[in-house]
Amino acid sequence: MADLPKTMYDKIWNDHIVTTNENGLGLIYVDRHLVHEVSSPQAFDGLRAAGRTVRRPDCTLATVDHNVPTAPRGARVRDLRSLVTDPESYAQCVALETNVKDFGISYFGLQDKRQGIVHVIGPEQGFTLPGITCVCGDSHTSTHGAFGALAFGIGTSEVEHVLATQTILQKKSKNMRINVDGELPEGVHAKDVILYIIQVIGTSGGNDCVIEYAGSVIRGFSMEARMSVCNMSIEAGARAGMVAPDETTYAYLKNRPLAPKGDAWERAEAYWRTLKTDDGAKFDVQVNIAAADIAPSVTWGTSPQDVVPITGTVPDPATFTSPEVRSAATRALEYMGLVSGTLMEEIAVDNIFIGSCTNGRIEDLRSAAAVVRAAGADAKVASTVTAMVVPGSSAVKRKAEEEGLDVIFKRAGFQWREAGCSMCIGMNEDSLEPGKRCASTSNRNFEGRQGFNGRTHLMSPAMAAAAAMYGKLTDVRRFHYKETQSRVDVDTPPAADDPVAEEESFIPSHTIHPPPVSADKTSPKVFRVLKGIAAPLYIENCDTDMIIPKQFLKTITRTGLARGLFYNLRNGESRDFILDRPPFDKAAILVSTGKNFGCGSSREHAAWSLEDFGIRCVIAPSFGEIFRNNCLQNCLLTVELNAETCRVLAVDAEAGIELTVDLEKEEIHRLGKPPIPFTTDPFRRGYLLNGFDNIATTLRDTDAIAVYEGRRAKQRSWLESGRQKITIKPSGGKVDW
Ligand SMILES: CC(C)[C@H](C(=O)O)[C@@H](O)C(=O)O
Ligand code: SF4
Repeated sequence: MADLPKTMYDKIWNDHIVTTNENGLGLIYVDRHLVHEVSSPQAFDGLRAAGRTVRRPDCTLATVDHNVPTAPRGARVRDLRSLVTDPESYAQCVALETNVKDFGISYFGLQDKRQGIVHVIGPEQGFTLPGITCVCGDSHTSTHGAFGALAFGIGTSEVEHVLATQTILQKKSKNMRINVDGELPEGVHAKDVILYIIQVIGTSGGNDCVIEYAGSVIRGFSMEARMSVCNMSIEAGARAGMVAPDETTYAYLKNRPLAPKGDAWERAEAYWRTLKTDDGAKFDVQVNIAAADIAPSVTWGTSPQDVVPITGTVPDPATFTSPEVRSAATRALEYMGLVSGTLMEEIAVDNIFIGSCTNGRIEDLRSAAAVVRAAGADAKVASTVTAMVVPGSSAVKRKAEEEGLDVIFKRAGFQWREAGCSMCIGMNEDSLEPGKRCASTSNRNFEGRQGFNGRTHLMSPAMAAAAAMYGKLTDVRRFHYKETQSRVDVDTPPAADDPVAEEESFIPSHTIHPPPVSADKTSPKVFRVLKGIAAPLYIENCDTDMIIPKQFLKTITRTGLARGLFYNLRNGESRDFILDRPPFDKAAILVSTGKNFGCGSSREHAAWSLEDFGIRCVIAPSFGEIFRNNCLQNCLLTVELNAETCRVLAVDAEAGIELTVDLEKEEIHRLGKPPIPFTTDPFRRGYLLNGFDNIATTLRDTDAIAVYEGRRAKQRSWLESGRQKITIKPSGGKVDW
């Protein structure tokens, strides 16, 4: 039978299948694995405990980004201790330095001129390529899909699985295409496009889908703009986002340090040109967006879908149809300290943050600088704001300084910082003070995201620069600015010397080996029948920052995280959070009436904190996909029921009625009431009922993995870097920022 037309996602998926298990899940080979300090300590520790090694160090690249301070570093840094003063951040950074040394992983550390946010350095160095599968213990791995790659975030247990086997077990997602066509109006940038898309389809609109972005607008975008769009696919609930590779992609990648060279490039490009979706290929979902409908936008609430044009006003919750959305909007306005009907341009801001893996690249800084320049050579940021520009990588910082962008920012009163995640997550010294309002180019505006009780408005770099000059949310069209389109020739990467040649780095002043994994991690747990108190939760889109905020992610173990569970809600003014009230302080089950439970980041800490509290089952209308996988990895059962049934169960729970969740019969029992049936996909059900070490199970397929690697080495040899890892030289060498 003639081959059916395929989507780009179908093609990359098919090219990476090692085996398919009895439940139809694919064991997918991982071409590129990016690692950072937050989601990896426990994974490496798990390898150590099991006496395992990293299967493909040459396909693995680590950097440090979440914990690093971004204050100007000026004089040389002798060692981590002199730079990272927070003890937990220091321990996490040292754990990574120890792990890359022990397991032979290439590493862009703080002394390396290529250090930066993991999703900025991968593309910048040519580590990210079209046609690859790319994973990282980070939800914004979707960024790399901009190159026509299948790139997605995973949890720490899956990081361990990939390190040990170079594969990951995946259920194939549906195909979704979003076409954006027409001419973008003045002042509209890639960030406005993705915010508009999220507003249209909602934060769960992409659930169970991989999105291909297409249409004339996407085709006309630079690689940086495509990365901004793909980056926030996770905020639309999608598994991944992709843009078909084209001349723009090839021009961006050519001569990047880790990109293939010479005839390897020729062969690679020939393959890449076959990836685009076939005419007639079937998409399960199609969305058509008219560019003319998009305006320079900002968010007003605490979800990335809460978007309005800058010319709009703060919405009235009463105008929303669904009761859940009405209550979420009311909660959001209260948190944000906003009044319905207020003009967005009347809202004063305290902080400006330009940076993050969404908008911290050279093109983003050029865009912001163009607005600042248009304000006039003597113009200064408003006296009421603190404004910071944080390059996404050290290479971006150097490129911006070569172009004099730092001079424009500093002259106007912006702080010019070093590379890191910075105030996007506030897991370092750059966090937003309680009650302060920030115009931010990052990707999440969840409650407490940038700092406890901080208030975040998402927007493009140009809009953030405009807000800086006026001291309030501002329509960037008030500035007549001309952006210099990012030209590939000026955006060349750092010196094209072999990036994995012996690189100055430094050995931590002392090596911290995380405490050995507690024994129970090695003996897999099972889930069969659970009887216990259920706690009701009435929160829409309960995100992972709400489940466990950033300060608890600094741990290098998996235990003791109940103290961080719903921390902000349990330490706010109200202090009567459901889990602090008997009998719910002994809850074993959580019943959420809100959909998309666990949306947001890939922090497995969310599952660890629930488990540490004693919760072994969460019932909700729907779940964030990475969160659902993280629960499975920790033997927590997630049960999806329709919203009405969840509401009924919440009322029962409110009355303190115990529930019995029987996975064997797939029924929920309540005293004196008919059982409620549920379904769990057969793989998850088997996994939970029998409990098995998924790495040990996969390692039974080692032969199949080796056969796949042999085929891959022949068919896509450009992916075989063939390099062993760098040898990290003792510290004390020349430091080149
Ligand atoms: C720390 C990491 C697990 C997390 C993520 O997965 O996204 C972080 O990058 C974030 O943005 O919240
Ligand atoms: S979203 Fe923020 S915290 Fe997460 S990787 Fe990107 S810059 Fe870092």
